[in-house]
Amino acid sequence: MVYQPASGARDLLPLDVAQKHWIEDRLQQVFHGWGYHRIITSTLERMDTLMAGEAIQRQMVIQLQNGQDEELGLRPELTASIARAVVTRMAGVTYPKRLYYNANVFRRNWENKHNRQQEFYQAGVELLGVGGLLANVEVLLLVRNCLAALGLQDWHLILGEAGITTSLLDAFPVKIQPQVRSAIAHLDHIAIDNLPLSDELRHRAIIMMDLRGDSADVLQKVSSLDLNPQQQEMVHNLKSMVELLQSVGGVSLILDLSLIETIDYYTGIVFEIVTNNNSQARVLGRGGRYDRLLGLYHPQAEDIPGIGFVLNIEDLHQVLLYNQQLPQSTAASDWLVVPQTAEAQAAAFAYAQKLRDSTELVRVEMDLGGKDAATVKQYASDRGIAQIAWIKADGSVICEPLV
Ligand SMILES: N[C@@H](Cc1c[nH]c[nH+]1)C(=O)O
Repeated sequence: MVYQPASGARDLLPLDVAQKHWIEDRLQQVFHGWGYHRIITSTLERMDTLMAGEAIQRQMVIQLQNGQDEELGLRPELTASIARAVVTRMAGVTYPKRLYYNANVFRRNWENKHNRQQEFYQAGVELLGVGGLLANVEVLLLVRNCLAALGLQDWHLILGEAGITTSLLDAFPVKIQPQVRSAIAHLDHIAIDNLPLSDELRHRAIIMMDLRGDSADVLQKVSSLDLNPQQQEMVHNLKSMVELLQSVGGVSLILDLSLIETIDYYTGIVFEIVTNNNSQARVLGRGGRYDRLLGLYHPQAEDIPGIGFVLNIEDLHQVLLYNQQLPQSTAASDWLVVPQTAEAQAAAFAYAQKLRDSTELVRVEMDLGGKDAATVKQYASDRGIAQIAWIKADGSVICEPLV
């Protein structure tokens, strides 16, 4: 028998956990500061919930057998579960609803890369029940605050608009739309050259790949395409949002109307939070607007708008490790309580408890016997313990500070 974690699974040891908490606590304070409340949904969901129509590919989900005929899976993300919970479990909610989460997700390693991670931690928010400019800007400013709370400066936002991108793709023949979409998403010029397209459509595809960069330039380029009134309105709304965001400041923006996310429930803005860590671009999180997702779960199929984002805790962890910001050790105990004889044991437990009952957190360890006084002291100083309380047989206490 080999006692190893399953392939792609990971154990977090106490120092990893302390560092993860450092990140999560800071994010949680920001979420609270903006009036968001935590929601916890089930790790296990029915497959049809997880797949959110066709938005999430089946191959992304780790599926489970449960004896009954229900198809179940481990959540690969939380937005779909939250959409389900809100419309089915929170009857009569008043909107806007501001929710956050901090949870593990699982993604199947379908490319079969050896030992590729399959369990991840995410912290994120969903702002439900409001569409429009202010909600979008709130969520993007919340991203900015989260990164500031973690002390991260070197990051930028790649901002797309799924509504505009999808609508521009509508000009292409339905049969080859998926290939055009994928070629644009991967900036694959060769694929575009090889698709059966008219010169005009080929030109359009090439312009679409080029809709990335400084926001004013991109907005100008997209406006030069032959847009219908609805597209013009979407471009106008995007421009207003970019302007508001820029006048508030603090978010460095790259507009990218070729940005297409793998998860396909987005209907409005989409974005990725990217950092240049060690000259390597790393996506720290992503999100966007999904105005037709809640309707999938709603008993009367009522559409309720939503927008949110997620931050990948592992990626934040890696970047912060590099910046030397995280705690470098687990917390040492404040006290070691040592019964000096068998008769002193009850008094030692009582004294340790008295120390712990303080209003502030006091970390108190019991010495569990079997060591002489010199070894006890060595142990305490090796672990950075501040004080030893020696308990005598008559219950009296001698305190010895070590530092
Ligand atoms: N759930 C998405 C991120 C997101 C949150 N809200 C909107 N989008 C993901 O895991 O990629």
